[in-house]
Amino acid sequence: MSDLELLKKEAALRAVALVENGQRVGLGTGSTAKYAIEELGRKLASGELSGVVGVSTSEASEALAREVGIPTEPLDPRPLDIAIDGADEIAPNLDLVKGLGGALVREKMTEVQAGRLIIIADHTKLVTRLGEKAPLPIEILPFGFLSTVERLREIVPGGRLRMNGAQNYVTDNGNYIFDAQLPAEIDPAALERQLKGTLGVVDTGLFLGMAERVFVAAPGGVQELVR
Ligand SMILES: O=C[C@H](O)[C@H](O)[C@H](O)COP(=O)(O)O
Repeated sequence: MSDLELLKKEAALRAVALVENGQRVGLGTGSTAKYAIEELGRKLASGELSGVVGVSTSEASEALAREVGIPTEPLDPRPLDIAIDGADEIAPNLDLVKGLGGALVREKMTEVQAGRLIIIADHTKLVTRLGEKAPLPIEILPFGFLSTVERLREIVPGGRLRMNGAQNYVTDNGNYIFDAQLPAEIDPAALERQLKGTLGVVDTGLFLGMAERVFVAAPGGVQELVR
């Protein structure tokens, strides 16, 4: 395992240390969240934790949770105590871009119900403004998707439909993703309102005002950022 992977794992361990017995936990998606799911499974198997139930944010996380022995339930209206997930960009105020792994809608639906959203990521995800390094994933309905893309291009001129080889990339929800290149000057909250008001858009990878803290895997060790 590379040094950075070891640090990502350490960041995940710090996040899982916040989980308490009997809690309902949102299980994130991606290469960093994977370490958190494995650690949660390990703690349940060893008896360090008990009574924890997971709510998965993707089919991949659900499969991993089952593999490591975490009991899971589908999302329902009850609140979650905590959710642990990765991110693609983290702004200084802990606003996030998520969804490069395609799980943005289930992640947002799950994490908005969590009392605490804990993010784990390596230091390359820190940015001074959202859109600086990564595109903004926007999940759109397959029906009339070219019309939706045209509407989106009027709002964010740069970007393209995500592909999986020669086919359109398909999310766990059966939808497509438009990866938008954000201009330098954006008001994230205004953009979110505008994008979500666009016909054919399901949701965006903007997670604004949601993260409580971030454990950042950096060469000098894991740093903790708090909103
Ligand atoms: O859709 C995917 C999620 O938002 C991931 O949490 C995000 O892409 C970060 O993934 P990773 O930890 O693999 O960089």
